Amino acid sequence: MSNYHPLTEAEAVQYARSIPGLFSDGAVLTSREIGDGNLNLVFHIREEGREKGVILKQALPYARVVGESWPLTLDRARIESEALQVQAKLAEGLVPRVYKYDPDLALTVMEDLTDHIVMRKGLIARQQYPYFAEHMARFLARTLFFTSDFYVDRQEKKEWVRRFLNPQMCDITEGLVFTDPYYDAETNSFNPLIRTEVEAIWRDDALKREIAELKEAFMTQAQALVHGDLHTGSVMVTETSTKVIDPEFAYYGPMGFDIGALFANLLLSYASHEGHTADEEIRIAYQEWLLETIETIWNGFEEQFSALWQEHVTDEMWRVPGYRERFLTRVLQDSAGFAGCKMLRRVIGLAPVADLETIEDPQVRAEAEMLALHIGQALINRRKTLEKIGQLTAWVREIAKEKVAK
Ligand SMILES: Nc1ncnc2c1ncn2[C@@H]1O[C@H](COP(=O)(O)OP(=O)(O)O)[C@@H](O)[C@H]1O
Ligand SMILES: CSC[C@H]1O[C@H](OP(=O)(O)O)[C@H](O)[C@@H]1O
Repeated sequence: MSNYHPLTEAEAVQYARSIPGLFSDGAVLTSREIGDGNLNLVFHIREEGREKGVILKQALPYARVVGESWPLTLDRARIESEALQVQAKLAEGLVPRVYKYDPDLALTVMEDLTDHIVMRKGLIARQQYPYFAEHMARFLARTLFFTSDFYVDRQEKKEWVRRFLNPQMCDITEGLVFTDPYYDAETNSFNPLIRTEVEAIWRDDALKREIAELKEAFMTQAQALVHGDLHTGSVMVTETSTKVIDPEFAYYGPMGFDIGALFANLLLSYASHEGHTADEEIRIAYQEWLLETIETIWNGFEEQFSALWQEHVTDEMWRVPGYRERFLTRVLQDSAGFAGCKMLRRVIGLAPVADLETIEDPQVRAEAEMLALHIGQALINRRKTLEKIGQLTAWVREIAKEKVAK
C-alpha cells in the first residue's frame, strides 16, 4: 500500500485518462467528487459531450462520516470489487460493471450509473419503480443460492468464506446494528423528542435477548456471500433498471441479513411518509406500494430460490421432503428480525437515514420515528411466528393504524 494516498479531483482525471480504452486521446474530461455515503470517495469522470463517463471509487483509511479518529481497513475496496464481480456473474445486469481494481490505491473503476438515481431519493420523492421488486428478488435468490452450501462444493465454500472474511466491516455492523442502539452508547444520536421511547427499549431485556440472538446469528451463520449493507442507498434505479452498488460489507453471513436490510429500508420509507405526505389518500397508496414491494420481493425470492434448489441441490439430506420449506421459513423469520434491528439502529444510532432526517418539523419527525420503532420492535419480537410474508405486512398496517388511532 506504499503508493496509497487519497486522490484529488485533478488526480482522478489523470488516473482515468491513463486507463487504456476508456477515453480518446485529447478528450476534454471533467472530474467531480460525488460521494454522499459514510465511508468513501467517489469521483465521476466525464468527457464533454458524452453521456456516460466512468466512476472511480476510492476507500479512505478512515470512516469519512467520523474522520481520522475512526481508522478503517483499505481491504474493503478489494472485498467490494471482488463481490461486484461475483454478483455480476450470478445476477447479470444487476450490478455496475467493474473495469479495473487497483489494490495500491484501494480504488475501483466502474460503470457510470449517473443516469440512475439512488433508490432512497426516489422513495423520498414518492416514486414507484415497477421492476424493482422483481429485480431484487432475482438478485437475492441468485447471489444467495449460488454462493451457499446448497450449490458450492463444501471444501470450496470454506475457501470462499476465507476470501470474504471482512472482520473490520463486520465489527462496524456488530456495534452499530446489534449493540450500541440498545444502551446509552456515545455513538447514538436521536431526536430528543423520542427519548422516552428509546429509554424503554434500553430497559427491555426481553427485546434485547431477541436482538442478542440475532447478533449471534449475524456473527456465526456463514450461509452465503451476503452484500452486507443492502439498504436503499445501496441501490440505484431508473424506471426499468436496478443496480446494486456498494458491497464493501460483503462477507459470509445469514441470507436473511440482506433481505432484512431491504425490508427495513422500505419500512423506514413507509414510516417516513407519515411525516412527508400529508394527503392521506396519496400517503396510503404509496405505503401500500411499499408493502406490495416487500411481498413481491419475498415471493419472487422464495419461488426462484426454490426452483434453483430443485434444479441443483444433490445432497441427500438437503433433499429430505419438507427441509427446503423449513429452511425458507427460517430465512423469512431471520429477515424480519434483522429488518427490525436495522430499523431501530437508523432511528437511535449513528448514521440516520435521509427518509426520516428530511422531515423538518421535529415533532412530525418524532411521530414517524416512533412508528419505525414500533414496527421494528414487533418484527423482532414476533418473527418466530411468521409463516407467510402477508403476516408481516399485516402487522405493519395494524401498527400504523393503532398509532393513528391514538
Ligand atoms: N457506479 C456509480 N455510478 C454513479 N454514481 C455512483 C456509483 N457508485 C456510487 N455512486 C454515487 O456515490 C454515492 C456513494 O457511493 P457508495 O458506493 O454508496 O459509497 P459509500 O461506500 O461511501 O457509502 C452514491 O450514493 C451514488 O450517488
Ligand atoms: C461508520 S459507517 C456507518 C454506516 O455507513 C454504512 O453505510 P453507507 O456506506 O452505505 O453509507 C453502513 O450502513 C454503516 O453501518
